Amino acid sequence: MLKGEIRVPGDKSISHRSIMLGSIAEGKTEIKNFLVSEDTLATMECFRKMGVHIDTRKDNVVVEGVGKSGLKNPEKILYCGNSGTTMRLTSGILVGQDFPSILVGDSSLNSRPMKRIISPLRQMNGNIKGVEDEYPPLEIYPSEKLKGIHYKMPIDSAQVKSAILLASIYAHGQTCIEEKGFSRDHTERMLKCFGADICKTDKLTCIKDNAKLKGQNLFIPGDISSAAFFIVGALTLKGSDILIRDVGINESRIGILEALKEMGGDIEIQNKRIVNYEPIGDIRVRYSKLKGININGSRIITLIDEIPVLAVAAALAEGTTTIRDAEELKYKESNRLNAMAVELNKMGAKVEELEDGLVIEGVSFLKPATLNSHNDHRIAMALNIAALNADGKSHIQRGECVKISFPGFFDELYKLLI
Ligand SMILES: O=C(O)C1=C[C@@H](OP(=O)(O)O)[C@@H](O)[C@H](O)C1
Ligand SMILES: C=C(OP(=O)(O)O)C(=O)O
Repeated sequence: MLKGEIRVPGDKSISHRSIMLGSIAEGKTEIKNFLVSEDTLATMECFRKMGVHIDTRKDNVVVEGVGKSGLKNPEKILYCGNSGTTMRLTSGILVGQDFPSILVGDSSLNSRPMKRIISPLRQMNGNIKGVEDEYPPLEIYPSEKLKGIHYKMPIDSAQVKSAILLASIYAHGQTCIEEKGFSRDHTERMLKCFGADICKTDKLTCIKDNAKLKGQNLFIPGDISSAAFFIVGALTLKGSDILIRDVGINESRIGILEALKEMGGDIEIQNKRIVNYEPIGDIRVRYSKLKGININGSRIITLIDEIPVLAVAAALAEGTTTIRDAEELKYKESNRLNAMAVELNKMGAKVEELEDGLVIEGVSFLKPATLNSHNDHRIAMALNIAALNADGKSHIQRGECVKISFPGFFDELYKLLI
């Protein structure tokens, strides 16, 4: 069972954005509880290569902002590692620069789709190319002045929305983005915090051109996507009772809590407050008997990264859980629909893979197995929670990839395990 109190490291999405906005703001940005992980360090290195001085002491980071025209030609290729957020969001900033740049990723990132940012950035006059107009490396060249656009998002994606918002800082004229769903809005909140004139009404976000950004003191809330592994662990392991302190509970991210509550999960949010326009709270979770539910439509984007661990909860729930409209999971660090179906079935679960989701029939127990993380951090952590629920020792191959988003995952898990 899991018992006790922990904190999870800072939110990955917000940590990336704090380096990006801190770099192009005027003056110093001091960041507390920054997520030190491979993905966020990739963002930090990219901005260091563009001449930004960034000082780190554990999870305290100080960024000496160079102002929006102060970035320098990196001369070398910008390496984004495994991080889609680094590549897509940084491209939004790079299309506004007067120097050329090339962004490349690891083998996983180099096979992820980029047309989704190339198209809108080109509409803004950005000079950006990819292999077959789709894959990295991305080449970005100086262009004539960027222009603001009104963009109707064809898919729900915070990375695409954020790339456009960051480019808008360099554009002439207002930019408006119309979304179908409610993708995470950390870029909007942080832009507001740094002084941009940005407003949101329901599904429409508009930002005035020529945003002037001023360095800030930031506290990064704990990452709800990291907390989700312990939440599902506590719900499924008999006798568990845990408290996770200082977690980000932004409305666009709490789909996982709502889904697990609907499944019968005993989850309580305490001590709610707002820091830097971001809501934070403590999450209390107790072991619960779960039942299957249907999840689809606009709910998917609010729990997009939590679907692997949600599949673990569903595999142990009573009845059937059907997840649809989640095709985007095929284009993450691995094909997450396929990875979870294949790996959970090795443990005796009953998971059917669909084109856009999973059908999971709950079983009363999972059996130990040799499992593969598919070199995907979310799959590795989800399978660890599944393995704790099995009677016997499982082996998870390539489990070290947790360092992409949560290097201390095993330490925190052992703190809670009794
Ligand atoms: O904007 C972000 O920080 C993120 C947005 C999501 O991706 P999409 O925009 O592709 O949905 C999410 O899966 C990713 O982990 C982080
Ligand atoms: C999809 C993820 O990140 P990214 O797109 O930044 O690689 C993730 O962390 O689950």
